[in-house]
Amino acid sequence: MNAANKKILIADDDSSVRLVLSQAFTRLGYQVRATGNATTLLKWVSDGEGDLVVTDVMMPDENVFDVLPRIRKERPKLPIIVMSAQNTLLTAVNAADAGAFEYVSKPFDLDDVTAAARRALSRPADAEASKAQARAMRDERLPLIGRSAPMQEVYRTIARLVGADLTVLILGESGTGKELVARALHDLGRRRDGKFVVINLAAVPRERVEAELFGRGEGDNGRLVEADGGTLFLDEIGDMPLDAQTRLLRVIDGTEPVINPKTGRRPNVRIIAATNRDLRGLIQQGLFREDLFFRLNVAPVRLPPLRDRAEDIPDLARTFLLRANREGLPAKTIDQSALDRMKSHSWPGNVRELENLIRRMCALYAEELITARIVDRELQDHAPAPRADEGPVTLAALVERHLASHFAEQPDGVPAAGLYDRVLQEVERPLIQLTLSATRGNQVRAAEILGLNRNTLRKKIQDLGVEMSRGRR
Ligand SMILES: Nc1ncnc2c1ncn2[C@@H]1O[C@H](COP(=O)(O)OP(=O)(O)OP(=O)(O)O)[C@@H](O)[C@H]1O
Repeated sequence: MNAANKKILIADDDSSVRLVLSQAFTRLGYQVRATGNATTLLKWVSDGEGDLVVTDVMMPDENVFDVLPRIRKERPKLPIIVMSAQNTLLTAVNAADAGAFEYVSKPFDLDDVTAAARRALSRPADAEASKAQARAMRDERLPLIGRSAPMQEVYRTIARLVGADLTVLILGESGTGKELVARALHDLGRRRDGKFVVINLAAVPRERVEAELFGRGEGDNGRLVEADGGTLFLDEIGDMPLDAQTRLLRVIDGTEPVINPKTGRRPNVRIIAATNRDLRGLIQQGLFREDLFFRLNVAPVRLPPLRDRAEDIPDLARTFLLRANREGLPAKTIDQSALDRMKSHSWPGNVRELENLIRRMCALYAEELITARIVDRELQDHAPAPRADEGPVTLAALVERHLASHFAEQPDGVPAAGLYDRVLQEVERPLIQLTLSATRGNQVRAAEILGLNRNTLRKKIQDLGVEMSRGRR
């Protein structure tokens, strides 16, 4: 190949990077032009200059991910190499989805960059091929699937939060990937070498939440201390009992000192919380502390329900088919009619429901090709009685899920004696509490609504230690 008539445009706000790259490319016989800002780069591109762009992500005037689509539009065949100091999957994803030719992490090996440039310049300018390559790269590396606009927004938010180490609140319906996002934030962030500790507050019996989080003493330090140096993921934070909320707030504020006995210091923990419940509604009912909400809601990430990103269904379905096959289920393909049928489903259990559907279809049907007929039959069969693992749709499903994990949590699979009363109390307490909140503490009215005798209600309030939310609204 004759390098001499090829020109490389370099954009990086770091002058030493510009210098190193310019020298390297010049030595290889290319012509070079370098700039420190995105505006100049865009101008050169629209003037028709250059055969390849090598650019940094962060520029003083613009983020390159906002610029790439414009370059693509004006010069769809111009290859682009994106370099980024944030060596993260998400940068790669963004680069891939913005149509970048290739991605190089910083600090880079000069040979890698020049090899990438050589490949980019020698390949026939075929946008489709480069897109397919970018897609393959992304699929291989990223835990989160979906290229729809709502998911792009999620990736941008995650990319902004990865370096920040802030408290994050992840909001989204059940099965939308909240735990996956929490893990990605941890794995890509500064604490990736620390622990990622999960506590699901819907699965821990209410009376055990505080002990679980803050320890029982005598060598049992609790999850907060366990997460020292890492991330504590508080899943289903909306289910946290009020006492534990108060304590968590005091710990976050530093008014309650917590010491990691191993270091003798306060544990340094990043909190990521998630919920599928409407926290503002819970605040209004007096079931969630507003001050805790503000402490957690520093950086919210909202995950879209699957029905709002139906265009991601084919990618997700294909990935789950491959995964099912890797797990030993028969290999299958899915036809367009089946995908169309799936796109029109409302997916109350979101991605988890889709994943389970695919697994069921792989396991139950002899046909190699999955068609709309099969999808239809499966969706209908499962519509009236949603499975417990497809999200909390009915109270029975929720209780079943909770109990199953309670049993599973026991070292020998057998809970302590007195289970029946404990479980009934757990149902009674929120039932009475919510009814009292709805009647603003009016016990006469609450007894009527519940269909209980007034004295019975009063006794239950005492026995269960129901917190009166009067005055809180
Ligand atoms: N964007 C996605 N790409 C790939 N898999 C996903 C995605 N979102 C969710 N999943 C898969 O769906 C399942 C549910 O995800 P996850 O447990 O993260 O959801 P969740 O929102 O935390 O659910 P819940 O509120 O019920 O705890 C997991 O198996 C996860 O791997």
